[in-house]
Amino acid sequence: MAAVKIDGTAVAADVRSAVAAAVSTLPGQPCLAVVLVGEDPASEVYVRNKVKMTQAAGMVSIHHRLPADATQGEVESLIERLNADPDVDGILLQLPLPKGLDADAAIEKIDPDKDVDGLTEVSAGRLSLGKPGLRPCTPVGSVILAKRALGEDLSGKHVVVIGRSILVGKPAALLFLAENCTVTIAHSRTANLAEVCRGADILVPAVGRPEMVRGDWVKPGAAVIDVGINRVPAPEKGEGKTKLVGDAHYESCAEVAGFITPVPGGVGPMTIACLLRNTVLAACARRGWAVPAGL
Ligand SMILES: Nc1nc(=O)c2c([nH]1)NC[C@@H]1CN(c3ccc(C(=O)N[C@@H](CCC(=O)O)C(=O)O)cc3)C=[N+]21
Repeated sequence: MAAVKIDGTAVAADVRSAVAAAVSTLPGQPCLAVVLVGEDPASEVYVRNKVKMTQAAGMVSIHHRLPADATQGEVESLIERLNADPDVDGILLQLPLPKGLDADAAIEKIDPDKDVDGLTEVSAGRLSLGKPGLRPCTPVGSVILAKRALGEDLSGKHVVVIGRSILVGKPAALLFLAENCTVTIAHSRTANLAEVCRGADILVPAVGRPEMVRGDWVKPGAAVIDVGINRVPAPEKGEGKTKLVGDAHYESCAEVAGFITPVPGGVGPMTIACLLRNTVLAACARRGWAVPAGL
């Protein structure tokens, strides 16, 4: 029995059209400010995509660039300017920052009500306390994909998140907990990792180790939501070529799982879709607009 593939590209497109439909009913246009420091080519592509998709959803996108040799003070004063700008609803500081800059300190300058990445201490505290706030995009995308696989009600499901990173593992665990799941956070020191994983109804590898999770770690019928995006050599495609793989070994996991997300085309595309959704949620909360149905 082969697993059903959960098509993250298609689900992300659904989320973006829901965002666009929601935006069209609002009394004004939400605005996302993207800050890119330096000239990392991967970041350039990523930021260009974000700007394009923000505009396609009917929102305003403003793009600020600072040179790679910008100082910490310059980055932080730009963020403060965007905090003070009443027209800006969301601020995204593209990571990583060039060497020498303190990303954590810069993130802390972002007004938590404009923190569409959900990365500030206040956002993390709100999530942890179960208070309203902006949630990190990749974990939200993972929950949405799990619901596409298993249905809206995830209560009582055993979720095993592999990885305890600030960006993904920890917030993903808290979001599944908020869905009334039973959550285990496994990590590099977990004893009997394969056995722990075999207990999962929803397995969420988020460690950045290419193809670490094998089919015999998966409970038959489980949903594998693969958060890892790893670029690895692909000599079969030619010398020097690379390809993207997840943290799960797709073929062997797909033989056992009930549902599985591919890489690429799984959780990755959901991240940007959820960023757009967060921009709308931030705009509604800041401006006192009702959140449109369907978000
Ligand atoms: N402040 C901030 N927030 C972020 O969310 C953030 C960031 N900085 N810096 C960079 C990372 C990376 N990231 C990705 C999002 C989508 C894909 C994605 O859609 N990937 C495609 C594959 C793309 C390809 O082919 O290279 C996929 O998985 O199908 C990948 C990576 C968000 N990041």
